[in-house]
Amino acid sequence: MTLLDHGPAEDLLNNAPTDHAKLLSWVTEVAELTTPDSIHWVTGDDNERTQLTDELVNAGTLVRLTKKRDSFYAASDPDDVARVENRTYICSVDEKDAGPTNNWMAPAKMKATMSELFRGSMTGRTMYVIPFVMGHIDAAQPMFGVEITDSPYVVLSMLVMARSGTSVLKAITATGADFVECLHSVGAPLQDGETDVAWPCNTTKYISHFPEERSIWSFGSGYGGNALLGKKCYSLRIASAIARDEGWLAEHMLILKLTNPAGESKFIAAAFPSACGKTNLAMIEPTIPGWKAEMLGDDIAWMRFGPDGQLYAVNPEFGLFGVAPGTGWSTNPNAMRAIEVGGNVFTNVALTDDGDVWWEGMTDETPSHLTDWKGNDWTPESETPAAHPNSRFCTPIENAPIVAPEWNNPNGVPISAILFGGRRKTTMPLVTETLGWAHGVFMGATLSSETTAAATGQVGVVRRDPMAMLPFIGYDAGNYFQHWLDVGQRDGAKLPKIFYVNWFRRDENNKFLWPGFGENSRVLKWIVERLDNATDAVETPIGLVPADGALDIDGLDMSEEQVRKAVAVDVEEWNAELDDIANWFDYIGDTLPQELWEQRDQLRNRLGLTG
Ligand SMILES: Nc1nc2c(ncn2[C@@H]2O[C@H](COP(=O)(O)OP(=O)(O)OP(=O)(O)O)[C@@H](O)[C@H]2O)c(=O)[nH]1
Ligand SMILES: O=C([O-])CC(=O)C(=O)O
Ligand SMILES: [Mn+2]
Repeated sequence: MTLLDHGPAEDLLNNAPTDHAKLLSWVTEVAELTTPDSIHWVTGDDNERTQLTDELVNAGTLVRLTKKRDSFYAASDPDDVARVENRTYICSVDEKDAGPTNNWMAPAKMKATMSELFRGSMTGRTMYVIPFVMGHIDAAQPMFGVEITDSPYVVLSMLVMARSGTSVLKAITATGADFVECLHSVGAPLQDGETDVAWPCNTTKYISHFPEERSIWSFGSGYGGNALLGKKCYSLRIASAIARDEGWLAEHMLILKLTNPAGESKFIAAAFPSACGKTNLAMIEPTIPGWKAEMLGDDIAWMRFGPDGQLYAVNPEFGLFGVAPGTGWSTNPNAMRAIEVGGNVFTNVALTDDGDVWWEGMTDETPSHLTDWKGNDWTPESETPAAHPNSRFCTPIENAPIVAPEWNNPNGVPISAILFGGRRKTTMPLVTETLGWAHGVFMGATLSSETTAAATGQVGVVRRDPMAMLPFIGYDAGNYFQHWLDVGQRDGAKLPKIFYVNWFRRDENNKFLWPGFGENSRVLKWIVERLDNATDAVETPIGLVPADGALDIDGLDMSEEQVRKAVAVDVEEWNAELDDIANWFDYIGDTLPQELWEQRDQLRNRLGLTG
């Protein structure tokens, strides 16, 4: 029996809310392969939300919270809690184009393998069709996508994270626009009479990208970046390949607006690896008097050159998908205010007895009883955390009280400074100003960080994470570095200054050398003052760091001596770092731009080292 003989096809052909030929034929083809019971075109309206959430509550996937307006709690399968980097593939036609940092399989082979997985995978389920746009619908070049999924949890989350629904479908239909095909299934068909589980998923997982045809196939996971395909898959992996072809940058960066006491504003973008402080910095509440910070984005920035030669950044997303643990009234009060507004989906946090959520670091006081993310009773004596370390809050960006008025500007905002940073106990100073674009690209290309719970695998191991994009570069890493260098060579470019920061350096007692969070505003102040040469810096072999007294520590319980420790450059540590950088460059191989090897040589000379 083909789909044309039963319900969904009739629905599809008779009631489809579009006559977009490519969309209709793709939806038909997927429905025939995956055999869903019905097809639902996602509208994004209130009735639909009520229906979806009621259904998910009945199925046991969601718990409705009594303490937060229109908000829900979900607990995933304990084996489906983070991005699966070892199951993530860039299926370029030529293996070389995926480069050494990506898993690769030939597109035809991957499609053959995954087609067998998708065959019948939506049996017993509804197939949802979600039209969405990353970035503004009125952008000069709107970046459309359509996600097909059998997960209503994904639908609910996509409606928060991306501009989605009827208005987008109308725009795609009216203009006949092309779109990125995003195919997703949790891979858990329901046979006749079989009851569903709360979090359907499959032990076999594939997150596959086809950069030449600009499509995404994801199977087996319902979680975050594996399943909300507009986010990392489209806006970073596929978009980075588009950006290379078109001369712009698709980056893993927050965007924030900083205004000084004189009322002058600057826009800053910053790339830190997953769970290394983007959301926190994007939502910063400055501790220094007279300074104001506002957020435009917390995870992804698309930067294109404007007619004036400046790089303009937009946040392609519509919501925040933030790490819950460590987010509290003392560390990130703006995030706490945002979730109080409502419309949230929380995943893998803990549940309080009165129908609210809790996680480690939210409050100073720990509740005496909770239900942990695995559904077990939890008390402060319990040996495991109440919330999974990669538990998340998913919240509309407009909930944030500090969202900048420009955040929704289709043309974006001009970026004056780019920050790279990672989580390093040693070696990397609190802040360094790089010596120019090529040196900044070198510092970005050699960015290093200790691994976190945001991806499955070992936590706390130092790895190179270039531009915080290691798991997200959709093509060969050496070519990606060359693209960054080329951006710097563009005629008439007025480039942002590049800085490197590290909030995570520790002293000999393993204590953080810098208080972090709101106090990072002091570092931001030094950075924007450097843009106007309004504060002092001293040269070190690795770049410029704050001169004595230049970093504003007024009111901080910290001595100049401690600041010197936080910004110190230790030649021994850098000697080891240089070896590691050489290994990293060798690993990238032939496509590593010669200019970056030269940057390494120059650094070695400045350090007075040989070899
Ligand atoms: N010590 C210290 N910890 C920080 C600082 N900023 C953030 N963190 C911690 O780092 C963790 C992750 O922070 P986030 O801001 O959520 O990281 P992110 O980069 O947005 O992570 P993804 O959403 O996974 O990309 C949280 O546990 C924070 O508490 C800081 O300035 N100092
Ligand atoms: O993609 C995800 O699952 C969550 C996220 O933002 C990250 O890991 O960087
Ligand atoms: Mn984040």
